[in-house]
Amino acid sequence: MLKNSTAQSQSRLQSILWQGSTLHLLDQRRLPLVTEYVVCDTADAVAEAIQEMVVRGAPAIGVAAAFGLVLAAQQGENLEEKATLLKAARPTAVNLMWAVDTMLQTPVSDWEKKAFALYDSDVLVNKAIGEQAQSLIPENATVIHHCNTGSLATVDYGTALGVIRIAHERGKNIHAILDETRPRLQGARLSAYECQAFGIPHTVIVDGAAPWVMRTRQVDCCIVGCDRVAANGDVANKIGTYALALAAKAHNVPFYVACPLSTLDLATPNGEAIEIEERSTKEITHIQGQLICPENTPVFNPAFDITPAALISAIITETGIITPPYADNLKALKSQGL
Ligand SMILES: CSC[C@H]1O[C@H](OP(=O)(O)O)[C@H](O)[C@@H]1O
Repeated sequence: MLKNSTAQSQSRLQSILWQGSTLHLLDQRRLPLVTEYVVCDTADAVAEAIQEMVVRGAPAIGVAAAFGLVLAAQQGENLEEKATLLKAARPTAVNLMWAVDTMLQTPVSDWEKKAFALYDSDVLVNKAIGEQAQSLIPENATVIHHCNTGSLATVDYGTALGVIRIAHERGKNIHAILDETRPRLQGARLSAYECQAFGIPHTVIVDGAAPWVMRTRQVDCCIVGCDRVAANGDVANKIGTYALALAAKAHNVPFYVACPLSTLDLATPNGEAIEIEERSTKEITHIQGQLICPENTPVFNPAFDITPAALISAIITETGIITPPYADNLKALKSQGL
């Protein structure tokens, strides 16, 4: 189902490549040391690639799933069944469900065009998020970032890392402090890879160092991505985000969340109602296949956590900056049809 390919994209950071009857996904499990694409030729293969984190990042998995449905339609498969399979690949990022539902609301004959529309709009949305955020990023800013939210987590540009990239492109002399983000190390492996590619000054730290950095150095803000925003402003994001937000609060450092409107899930009342994905114990007990714990060590591996709205200074979307009280302001957004 999943075949490897060394197909080169126009940009070495292109996470998703549609080839008409196959979907090529940059294997993010192997970056930065190996650049290799996994070729998916069925919806099942795309679902497997999402679950295995070949492709990851809320917007990226949504777009990948959309093309997975195109494969299902091309092959005359049961579309409802494959939509359910794709949605179930990972439970926390609402963009996955949103993208699949958007496809299901589109005539099947237009599915390939719709998948491309989602692909293209993601880039425009991310650039708009980056623009909206610039008023919050000062010159010579030092910013702490968690996980990976850049071109690899989206179709291109990214959300929180896109804000940092645009600040850099604007000559703001921004410095990104990148949480390595155990256990999958998206920060150390992927965000560092992106910052090097774009020439963004950066420093990788272990997750536990972020509070000490805020205590001992000038940190202008923290900016993170997001997998789901509940109606009251609670945010699901990569595990470790809650701890970072607590430390930011303790040190009076602004804590920003960057996400597209498609990540706002007003049908979910609060963070407690968001399903938190739990992943395999091997992600913690092994590093690159090497056992690092005693055999049979008990492990708890939530892939996300919930940051309460009270710890969030602002939520930056492509249409503007949302500030507290989030419940009222998110409801107002919805009433505007956004
Ligand atoms: C731009 S959303 C990226 C979002 O997704 C990451 O999770 P994962 O690497 O498990 O897909 C993380 O929560 C990021 O903030």
